[in-house]
Amino acid sequence: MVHKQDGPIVAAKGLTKEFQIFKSRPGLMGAIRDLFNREHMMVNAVNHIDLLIQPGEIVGYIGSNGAGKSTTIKMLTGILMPTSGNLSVNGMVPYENREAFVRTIGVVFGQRSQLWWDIAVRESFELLRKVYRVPLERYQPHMAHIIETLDLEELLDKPVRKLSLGQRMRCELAASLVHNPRLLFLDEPTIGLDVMVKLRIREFLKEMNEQYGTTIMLTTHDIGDIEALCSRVVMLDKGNIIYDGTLSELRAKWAGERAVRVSFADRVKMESLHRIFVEQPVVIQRNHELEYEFLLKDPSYSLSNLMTQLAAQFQVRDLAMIETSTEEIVRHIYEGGRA
Ligand SMILES: Nc1ncnc2c1ncn2[C@@H]1O[C@H](COP(=O)(O)OP(=O)(O)OP(=O)(O)O)[C@@H](O)[C@H]1O
Repeated sequence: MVHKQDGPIVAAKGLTKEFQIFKSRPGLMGAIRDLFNREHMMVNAVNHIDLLIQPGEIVGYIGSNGAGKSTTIKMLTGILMPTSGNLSVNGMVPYENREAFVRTIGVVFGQRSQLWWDIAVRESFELLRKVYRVPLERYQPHMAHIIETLDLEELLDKPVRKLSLGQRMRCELAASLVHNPRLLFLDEPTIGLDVMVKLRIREFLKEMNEQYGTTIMLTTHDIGDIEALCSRVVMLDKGNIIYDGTLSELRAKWAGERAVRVSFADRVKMESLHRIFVEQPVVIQRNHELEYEFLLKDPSYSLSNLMTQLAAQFQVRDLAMIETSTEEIVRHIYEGGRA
């Protein structure tokens, strides 16, 4: 069954979550004073974010530790109530109409399990079928397909506690799809898994998306997940969205800064290079006295400008453009808090 919905799957406007954090005063006296009157401060874990997700999108929700990703997902899944802002998910307010709402979403939180530890995987699926009130005639072909694609047949009669992490994650994914939800939230779905299981899970998610039109929002620290799956990346920093667009646009923006590695025939001092480039948009880094890296920060300053200036004073032996990996780009952005 292909999911159909007009209008956005997720519509958040000015979505905000504030937490009150209690401060501890130092020393014994401080602890005693805290008993009677604790000082507190407010933290904006998610700060007025606007987010529209359309049916069928696969969105990577990324950001460094503490950026506010889990808090957003908790609001979108109805676990947390926003402090302010408007929120509609699958046409409902997530924290209001819980029972009807959870039937339209699937959730996989890396650390938390929705399977019953001591019973066989098959029984867990069956229990979930009952919880979600999925008719048998719809459940059977749907689950058979999922079991085959995720290669779960051999695991079905084992209790969950006997499964390896990779096996359990595959079962968690299957469990989140028992009711074939139109929206799937995944929090770090491939963390700690070996390469083969990662690839299988990515393939599976793509297939669900293509076959049923399942909309997927995933948080991940694994850029491989984003490269393989996400048509769109939303990046969060200190509760604010700092980038919303495609991964290739992000790469292109960053590629505006080009880096080149230059080897010289003779020793070159950093001061001499600084003197040449004192007025140019070039950042210089020394690898050793025969090799330097130059980061060209302004597109109007070309590589041939750089070479002309260098060759006028030094004998250049070799030069190579430095490729920037997506991972490096994202790390830079995390560190700098900008995109
Ligand atoms: N229940 C809470 N009470 C107080 N502060 C909280 C609570 N939950 C989260 N925070 C704070 O809100 C901010 C955002 O946390 P959140 O867990 O959403 O980040 P995250 O992006 O999911 O991080 P990670 O990648 O580490 O999971 C952090 O500063 C965190 O300390």
